[in-house]
Amino acid sequence: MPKIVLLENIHPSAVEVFNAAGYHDIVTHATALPPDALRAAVHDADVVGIRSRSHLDRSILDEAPALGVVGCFCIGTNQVDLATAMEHGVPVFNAPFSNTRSVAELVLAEAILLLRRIPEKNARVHQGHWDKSASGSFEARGKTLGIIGYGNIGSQVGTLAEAVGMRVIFHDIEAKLPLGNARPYSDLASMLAEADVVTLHVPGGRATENIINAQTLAQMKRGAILINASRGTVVDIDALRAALDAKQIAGAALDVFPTEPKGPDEPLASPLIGLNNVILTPHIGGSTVESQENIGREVAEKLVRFLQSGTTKGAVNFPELPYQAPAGASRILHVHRNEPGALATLNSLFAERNINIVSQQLQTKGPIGYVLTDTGERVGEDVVAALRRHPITVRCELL
Ligand SMILES: NC(=O)c1ccc[n+]([C@@H]2O[C@H](COP(=O)([O-])OP(=O)(O)OC[C@H]3O[C@@H](n4cnc5c(N)ncnc54)[C@H](O)[C@@H]3O)[C@@H](O)[C@H]2O)c1
Ligand SMILES: O=C(O)[C@H](O)COP(=O)(O)O
Repeated sequence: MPKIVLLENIHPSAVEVFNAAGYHDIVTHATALPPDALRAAVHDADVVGIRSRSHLDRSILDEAPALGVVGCFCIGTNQVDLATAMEHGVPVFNAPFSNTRSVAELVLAEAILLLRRIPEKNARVHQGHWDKSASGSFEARGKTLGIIGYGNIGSQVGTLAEAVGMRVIFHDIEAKLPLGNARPYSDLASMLAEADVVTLHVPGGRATENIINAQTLAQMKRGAILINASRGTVVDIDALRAALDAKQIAGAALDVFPTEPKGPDEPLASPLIGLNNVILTPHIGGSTVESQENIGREVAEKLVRFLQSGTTKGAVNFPELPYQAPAGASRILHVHRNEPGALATLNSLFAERNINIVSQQLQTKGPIGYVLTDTGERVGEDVVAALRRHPITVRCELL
């Protein structure tokens, strides 16, 4: 029975899915763990479930010999060293769209609140003022929303924004089907120059670091609004503070930060603290009851499917093999180095032991190949042990 370790308060729907599939050796943690405690928690786990705050880097993955699969119970997977996980034969799954709608609704709400200067007005009323001025307050209708990253969330934000009468333009590094009346801009600067509200929906990582910086902030319309609910690394916060001080940017909403507090009692350190035209939220774009319950179920189902059948459909770092019902007496999962002759080597190992193959699927990706083999006869652990010893083998499991 695999040992399953779930961190970061993953919704109980995940445990329900595991239990229903017969898996009961489950350890849950209500929070993310500091690096040493995380290392210890992951060390003897077969399955690990995390959200965005647990960093599974090389040093942790290298010390987790039993680890067979990782589930990110969120969209982002940049917190996992995906290349190292692949080298170790560990597929990583996520929930690519279970919290998409939650983020999109929050972003549209923030766009409207900032266009109306609600954060400032709210603060003023709390401070004893009753300022009914309409100055600087605008309807969303007829304003232009500029979306950077028109993937699942970006396109959903665009659809919602059109429903309240906004004009939608977007910039993406890939060609995307525009939904509704949205218009693509291949040139980011041209898009920034036209948008009243700019919202970011790109992945994290080096390629998107500081997309919003002093130069791109200067390319935005004077008095525009900036929203970031993607990853903290995509906005240069010092440059944003300077643009807010200079009134180049009229307001901002940030849900993610370059460095986020490690726990609920640690305050956010940011030059944006205290500005009443800036909405700061604690990375809760995807935190709704609906999305967390859906994510718990969706990712746990993917992990159970992998444990029971070896299918890697939807894995973000691994050769993808679709589900196929077992066709023989045993199923062997074999991850090997992607070298010429690897499949022939594997099959000759079966032939030497007089094991008949009734079905086989192979897929490769970068440095590894992944084969699911269904055999006519029941295969013993001795065969798996022999396969594990072979130099082409990265990982081998018997189902
Ligand atoms: N705040 C939250 O709680 C929360 C919740 C969910 C997702 N997210 C984050 O939102 C982001 C987007 O999620 P998604 O599901 O829409 O992802 P997605 O993969 O569907 O879309 C990302 C889009 O960004 C585009 N892109 C990549 N690099 C780009 C660049 N340099 N310039 C322009 N476009 C670029 C891609 O082509 C793709 O279309 C991710 O970083 C995810 O981690 C945050
Ligand atoms: O990648 C995501 O889905 C978001 O960043 C949400 O992450 P969380 O589940 O850790 O809040």
